[in-house]
Amino acid sequence: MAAVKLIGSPISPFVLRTMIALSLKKVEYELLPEKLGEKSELLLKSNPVYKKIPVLIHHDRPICESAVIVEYIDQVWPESGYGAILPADAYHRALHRFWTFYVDDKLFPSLVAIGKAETEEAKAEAVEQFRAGLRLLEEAFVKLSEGKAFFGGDQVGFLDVMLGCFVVWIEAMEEVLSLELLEEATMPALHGWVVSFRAHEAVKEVMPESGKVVEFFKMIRAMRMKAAADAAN
Ligand SMILES: N[C@@H](CCC(=O)N[C@@H](CS)C(=O)NCC(=O)O)C(=O)O
Repeated sequence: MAAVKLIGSPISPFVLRTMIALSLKKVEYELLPEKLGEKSELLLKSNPVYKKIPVLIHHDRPICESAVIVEYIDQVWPESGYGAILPADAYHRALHRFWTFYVDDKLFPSLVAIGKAETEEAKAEAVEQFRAGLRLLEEAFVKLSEGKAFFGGDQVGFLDVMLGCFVVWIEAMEEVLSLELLEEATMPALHGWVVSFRAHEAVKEVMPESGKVVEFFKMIRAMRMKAAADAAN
């Protein structure tokens, strides 16, 4: 029996966060996949409050919420040869946590809004809101990275993991909807960050294939459109 288990699928950006952290720390684990639209008994028992993935199970004890799980992994496996994912300095830790809160509270919902927009006008508005949200992270990146490759400086840090999990989804939406969300002209630093993040060995190991995310995004869009059409009839 593996001491570490992870309930979830890498296609979920929140699950991907925890997989990147486990990969950075070289922790072996067993992935317990959840099927789309279904919730296993184990998930319901392990995360009875939110009933969401990811859930990390360590020595039969569940830990829920991706940000909490990444911090847990960082603290439980400090001697992995990688070093700390969270910054050593309390102020920088606070900034990484602040921007993580921002990503979950503002940026992610605005990304979802693009996919859900029903008219061209609503889509254009959602796209502009998302780009404005990213521009704030462009500024944050310039300050936090201090000219280095990552939010964490020389190495992938907490905020890199928390934002980086959305990169493949942003790219998939750009492809399917034929638009540029992370504009190179207005966000050159974030553009460079994406290249460094994607090239990192621990990230490459767990990042889902772009084609799979594109297909998944097309599928959920088709399901949403069918549900809307059925409701209108
Ligand atoms: N705040 C949670 C969000 C997790 C989340 O939304 N997970 C989605 C998959 S991407 C889920 O389980 N959705 C199923 C549902 O909402 O019932 C975290 O950071 O772990």
